[in-house]
Amino acid sequence: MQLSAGQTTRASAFTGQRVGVHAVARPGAAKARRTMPAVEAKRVAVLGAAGGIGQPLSLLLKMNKCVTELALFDVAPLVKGVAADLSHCNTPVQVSAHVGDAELEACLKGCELVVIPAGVPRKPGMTRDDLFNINAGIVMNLVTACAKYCPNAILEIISNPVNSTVPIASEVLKAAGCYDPRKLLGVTTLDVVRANTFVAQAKGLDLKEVDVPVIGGHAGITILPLLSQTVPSVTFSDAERKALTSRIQDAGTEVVEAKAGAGSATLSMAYAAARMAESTLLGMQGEPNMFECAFVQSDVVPGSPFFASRVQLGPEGVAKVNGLGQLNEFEKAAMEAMLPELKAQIEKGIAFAKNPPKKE
Ligand SMILES: NC(=O)c1ccc[n+]([C@@H]2O[C@H](COP(=O)([O-])OP(=O)(O)OC[C@H]3O[C@@H](n4cnc5c(N)ncnc54)[C@H](O)[C@@H]3O)[C@@H](O)[C@H]2O)c1
Ligand SMILES: O=C(O)C[C@H](O)C(=O)O
Repeated sequence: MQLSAGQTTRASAFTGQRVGVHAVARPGAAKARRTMPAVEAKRVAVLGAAGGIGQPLSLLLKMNKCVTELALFDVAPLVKGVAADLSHCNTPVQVSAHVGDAELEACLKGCELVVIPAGVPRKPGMTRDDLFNINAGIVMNLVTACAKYCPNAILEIISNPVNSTVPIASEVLKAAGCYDPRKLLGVTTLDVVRANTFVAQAKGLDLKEVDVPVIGGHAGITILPLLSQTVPSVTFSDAERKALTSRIQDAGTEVVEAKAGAGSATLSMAYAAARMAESTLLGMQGEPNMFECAFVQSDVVPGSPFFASRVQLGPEGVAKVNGLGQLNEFEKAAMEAMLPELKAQIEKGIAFAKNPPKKE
């Protein structure tokens, strides 16, 4: 693969997929990776662990060498069975199960990373925003518990609508006095995973070598793949660019329709979240070249307090939010078109958190 100046790369420990590109050139990087720092104790929680994403994600985390303890939480008692099942895998990660709000403290105490896929998924005909009424309250409740029991943990939010649930989480953490923008990330890795797959297929490239940054948010036109910045460098006709962009934006709906009422993407999402968690954990361990796209507090785009772009992951979470680089005319127009929608979804989340509906 051709890397331009200033780029390096590393392969995921369990998938072989290239992660963490566009890093600063680092002579001897490959050697440094083979002598990575010894694994530190890392307790990771999955909230919503009995669900379609939660189960395969928990399996992938049980296989992750950066994890020492895996705390599984759900409102569904099935989580006990999931933990019992996983505990038979002969990897060293210690698994525990926690059911219902009364066990949130036991789950979250000591956690350094909390991944949240709790909530309802879409059915055909729904938008992600249609999930707001149920999932906003679920995320608010869980993040309130994180603020109380693991205020220094990094939180990675999968629950939709991500464009609103991440702002909700930020307001909850602010109200609790423990908001650190470096430690709150909306997981948009699936958009990158899809973009990489579709571009590799369309262009006959090696899947492991392709990296397409995806910016904006995680819903419809707010998902914007920067095809012009694809690594390795490739050219697209106008028709190819339009078709690929639409397919990446609508890929979630493609899965929702194929599952015909039985849920949305779970396996590819678990894969994407496991990649995000691995990059985060390696960044926490001091691995310097960990880069992922994520929906984070950002001043990259004026007027949008949260925005997905490539971030560098470090010991405290987000070490640096990268700029967008050079956009072509198609991408500039798509950016302009998405912004009103993205800002409205962010504001909706903030308004909900500032004035939540009264509990009956
Ligand atoms: N960010 C992304 O790219 C992305 C991708 C796919 C799905 N999603 C979203 O992830 C969420 C979960 O999807 P899924 O397919 O796993 O759904 P699912 O229904 O299969 O699983 C959700 C789990 O959450 C649990 N749950 C519900 N309320 C809870 C609470 N208060 N505390 C803890 N657990 C709770 C349920 O019991 C269930 O086990 C959905 O909102 C979906 O839209 C996001
Ligand atoms: O499409 C959905 O509702 C789930 C998720 O956001 C996805 O992109 O697959």
